[in-house]
Amino acid sequence: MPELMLEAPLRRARPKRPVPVPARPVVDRAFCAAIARRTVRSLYAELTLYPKPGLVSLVDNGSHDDMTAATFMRSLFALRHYFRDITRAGMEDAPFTTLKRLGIAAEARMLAATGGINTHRGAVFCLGLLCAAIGSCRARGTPLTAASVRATLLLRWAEGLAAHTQVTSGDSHGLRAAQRYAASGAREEAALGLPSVFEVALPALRRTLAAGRGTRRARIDALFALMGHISDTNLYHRGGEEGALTVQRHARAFVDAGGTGADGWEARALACHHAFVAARLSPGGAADLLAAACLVQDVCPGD
Ligand SMILES: CC(C)(COP(=O)(O)OP(=O)(O)OC[C@H]1O[C@@H](n2cnc3c(N)ncnc32)[C@H](O[C@H]2O[C@H](COP(=O)(O)OP(=O)(O)OP(=O)(O)O)[C@@H](O)[C@H]2O)[C@@H]1O)[C@@H](O)C(=O)NCCC(=O)NCCS
Ligand SMILES: Nc1ncnc2[nH]cnc12
Repeated sequence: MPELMLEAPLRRARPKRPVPVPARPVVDRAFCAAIARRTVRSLYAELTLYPKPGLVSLVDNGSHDDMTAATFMRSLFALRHYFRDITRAGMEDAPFTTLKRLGIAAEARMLAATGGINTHRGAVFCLGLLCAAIGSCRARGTPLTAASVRATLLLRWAEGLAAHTQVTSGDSHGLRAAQRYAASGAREEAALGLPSVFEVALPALRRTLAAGRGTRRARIDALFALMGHISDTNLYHRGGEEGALTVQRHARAFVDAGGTGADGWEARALACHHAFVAARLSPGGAADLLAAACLVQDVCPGD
């Protein structure tokens, strides 16, 4: 795919007389489409990464018996317009209620495409928010850096995101994990401006890239850093507190041993995969946040 000039200035016809300031920011459709492509590409990068403990990849279905890589591909295809539309909503300075409405409609399309299987609910939420923040930066002429994307997310939608953490009605796995184990999950992660993406996964990704170990190992290191750090409600749902602690212990041991910089890393990652599959554990929240970090790295590679 040819690289898009993300920083290319907007082209405007030279006005013959003073033009009134537009009431709404100018929407750059090509930019929205490019961000949507990059978002889908980040999710595809997560899907194809291997070994990825307990998770679905092109090699096997990990801890899942109800979904395969093909289920994820159908989901990705169904979500491509959503990422374009939510980038555009961010450019148009839309309120949180609009982002939420787009997210709920996208979830419905995902479920229709997968026959009711939740492949990307966390991704619809987290990567959707990132797309909106990227769109908002672009509309305001703010340079696209990881820091500016995070700051925009917090400045623009903090109130709505905070209110979203107060929702207690409903019967999602995440809400049940929050009530039973005080697990924080996707809502709190977003309300804090995705700290696991910007402070954990992205630095891990960049450290491995800077050490010259390449993209695949960088993504593996970022995934293990996330698994060792986050409160993943999918793990609480499947394995209770013991399951969540097991994943953290394995992930931290991998990181402490030097991650992909240490000899034998691949065998250790594979052993971890087999242990999670045996226990039916699947760190789906970490997988979504890895894709989010890949998106930020792709859109803001230089800061
Ligand atoms: C805010 C919502 C995302 C709802 O969140 P809630 O916490 O109420 O619950 P869930 O329905 O459980 O969905 C949360 C998904 O978020 C992922 N996740 C988990 N922990 C974290 C974390 N710490 N940080 C970030 N993200 C996290 C996780 O997604 C992955 O796991 C999925 C599989 O989950 P699940 O269905 O529970 O499990 P299975 O093992 O498949 O179950 P069974 O086989 O037993 O049936 C996988 O798909 C990954 O995506 C959680 O699933 C949200 O729903 C919401 O408000 N949506 C509407 C608004 C919106 O999207 N707006 C967009 C912009 S504002
Ligand atoms: N590759 C994957 N396997 C299982 N659950 C996931 N959620 C997001 N990506 C996933």
